[in-house]
Amino acid sequence: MGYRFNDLTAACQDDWRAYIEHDFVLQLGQGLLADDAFRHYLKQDYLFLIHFARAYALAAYKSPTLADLRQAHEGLKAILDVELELHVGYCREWGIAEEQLTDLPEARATLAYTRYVLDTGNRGDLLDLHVALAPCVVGYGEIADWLNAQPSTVRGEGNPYDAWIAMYESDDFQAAMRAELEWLDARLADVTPARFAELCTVFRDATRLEIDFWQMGLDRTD
Ligand SMILES: Cc1ncc(C[n+]2csc(CCO)c2C)c(N)n1
Repeated sequence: MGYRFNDLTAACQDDWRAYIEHDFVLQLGQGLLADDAFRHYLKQDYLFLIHFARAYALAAYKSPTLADLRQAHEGLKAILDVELELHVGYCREWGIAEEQLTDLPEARATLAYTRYVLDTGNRGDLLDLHVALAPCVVGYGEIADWLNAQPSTVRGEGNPYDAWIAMYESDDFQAAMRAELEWLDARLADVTPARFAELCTVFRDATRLEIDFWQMGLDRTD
């Protein structure tokens, strides 16, 4: 007992590293990622964010306390008012119009990941749902840190993906990540070994689905 978030990543180190250090991420850091791979990723990520917003709405429904309810409400508002607005603007800069986004067919990797998160939240409790969301919320912050630690990463005007890295290293984003880590550490402190094993399965599954999401971008699969 007395688990922490780091115990989840430690329990699936290979999958976690494969996600953080994926070729999509490495090439993005080097500025060498094919731009149509990035566009494919950006378009599918629009759909991902919509379902992610639904997952926060589910978190509100699953909230046992007023504090949890407020936190879920803040998360939902942040996605609708900030993340999605930023994302649509970012897509526009990459030549993707908003109409193209609304008519988009959903790729299998997007379907699998987002519906897995929603199903986990439906079947389980608020902790299951947060653990299913954690590879997304915590992982992208760790990816920004990992990229900055790689000698091959190019920052500034020499890298067309610099703004993407900047978004996930920003103070606002890193603060949201720390808040999520604190919430998870507080909840994981009280779980039994059997419950921790269940949560590891959820965390590993969601991490593997993040890997598939990067791969979908690289392969432009639908
Ligand atoms: C496939 C995929 N996984 C993670 C993120 C990152 N992300 C999405 S919403 C959010 C913050 C929630 O408050 C973060 C970090 C993404 N964009 N796409």
